[in-house]
Amino acid sequence: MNDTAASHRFSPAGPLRGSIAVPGDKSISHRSLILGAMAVGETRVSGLLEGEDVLATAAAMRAMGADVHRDEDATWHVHGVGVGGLLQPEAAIDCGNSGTSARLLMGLVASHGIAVTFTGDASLSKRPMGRVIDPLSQMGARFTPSPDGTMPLMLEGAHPAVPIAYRLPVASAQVKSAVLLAGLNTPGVTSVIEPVPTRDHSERMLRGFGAELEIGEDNGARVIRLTGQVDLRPQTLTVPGDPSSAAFFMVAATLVEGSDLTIRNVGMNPTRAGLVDVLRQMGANIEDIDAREVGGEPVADLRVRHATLTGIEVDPAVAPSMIDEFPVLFVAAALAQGTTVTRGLEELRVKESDRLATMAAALETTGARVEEREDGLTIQGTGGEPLRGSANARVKTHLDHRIAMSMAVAGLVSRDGVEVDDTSPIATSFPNFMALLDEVTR
Ligand SMILES: O=C(O)C1=C[C@@H](OP(=O)(O)O)[C@@H](O)[C@H](O)C1
Ligand SMILES: C=C(OP(=O)(O)O)C(=O)O
Repeated sequence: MNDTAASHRFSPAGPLRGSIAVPGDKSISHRSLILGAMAVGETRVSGLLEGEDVLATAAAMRAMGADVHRDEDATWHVHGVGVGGLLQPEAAIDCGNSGTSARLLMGLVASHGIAVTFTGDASLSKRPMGRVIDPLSQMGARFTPSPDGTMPLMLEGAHPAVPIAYRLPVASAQVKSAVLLAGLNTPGVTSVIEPVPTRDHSERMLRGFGAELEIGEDNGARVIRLTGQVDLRPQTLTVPGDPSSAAFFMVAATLVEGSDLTIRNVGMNPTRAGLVDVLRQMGANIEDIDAREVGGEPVADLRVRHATLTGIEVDPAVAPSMIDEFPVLFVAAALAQGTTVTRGLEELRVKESDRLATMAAALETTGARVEEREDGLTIQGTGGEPLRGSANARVKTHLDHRIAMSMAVAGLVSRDGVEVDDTSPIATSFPNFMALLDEVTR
């Protein structure tokens, strides 16, 4: 561990009580800035997630010509350049830790006549970019990646780009969105065929901004067709709370005895809400209150009370709808009665860290019984007994915010606490996580 890393011991703590709101949805925040930058006129965004990942996207949009600023009321204002209007940035675009920034922005640049170098931190520089390089090269963009098809890479956009019909080889909303964003400035119809549905924020928001987008079905696959070179209209947006951030509090309140916590304004888009279903199947007590729609997305307040969980076999089909929630689900499984089996999770190996290997190692430091397989983990739960690891073991987070927050939750339900080597990545997606955790356990 380096000396600047912020290590922290998460100690066992009392019930979680009260009512909280989590920050804005990360996926929707990135897209608000990107689509705002593609519209001519002023887009206003309230509830934007002010985490490092989204701020990297904001800086990128500024570097390519949009005016992006925040006012004192935390409303963000984006004055866009219009479809086709991106300017040549003067320096490399640094995406930090954010896969979403990197892949979506590559899509956007791919159909503009500019050349952009994309860089990122040590974690992002290991993640596969071939998945966007393939379709965007078919559209005419030229890539010079690092030797393993990774970042840093240079991208020369194609102008005009060539429309394609692309069948997604991996269930990835980032790849789908990269192709659709490239399609915005491509003449004709760009299609994405999605055999396994993934989060649909790009489709919902593109429509909201006035893009010509049709969604159909072909042999059980979703087909999204976007007509390019149509002007986008600026919008006034409200970003709902991030279900992926609410997840840590849902699991913590479920596991800690005596908890009764309300999490307000949580995005409940069915392509994101898989964790709520899986926790309910395990016996969790999660009540939706006041289900409503905010900014074209379903939202609810969730009241979560302590419950005893039972291990289950998690249906691999739900994976895309809770892809970022598996690390914290593994913590829930470690406290459940009996065995939880997860499968079909190969994608977790190419996130900010290899989340199967990192979580297996992290949970083992807490004494949990975990078997790592190629496509998932099998976990024998304690039946509610606190985790009892070696008191001075330290969890390695490998620059992965979700590992740090999941193991913070594990600390609450451990005998001696859990020492996390580096909490600084939490700021990428949930800057006030530690403050909220203190507030609800006080
Ligand atoms: O499109 C998005 O906003 C995201 C898609 C998912 O990635 P993949 O597309 O790689 O599955 C998810 O893990 C990431 O946190 C955000
Ligand atoms: C995988 C994630 O994000 P990204 O791909 O944007 O780095 C995440 O937030 O869990």
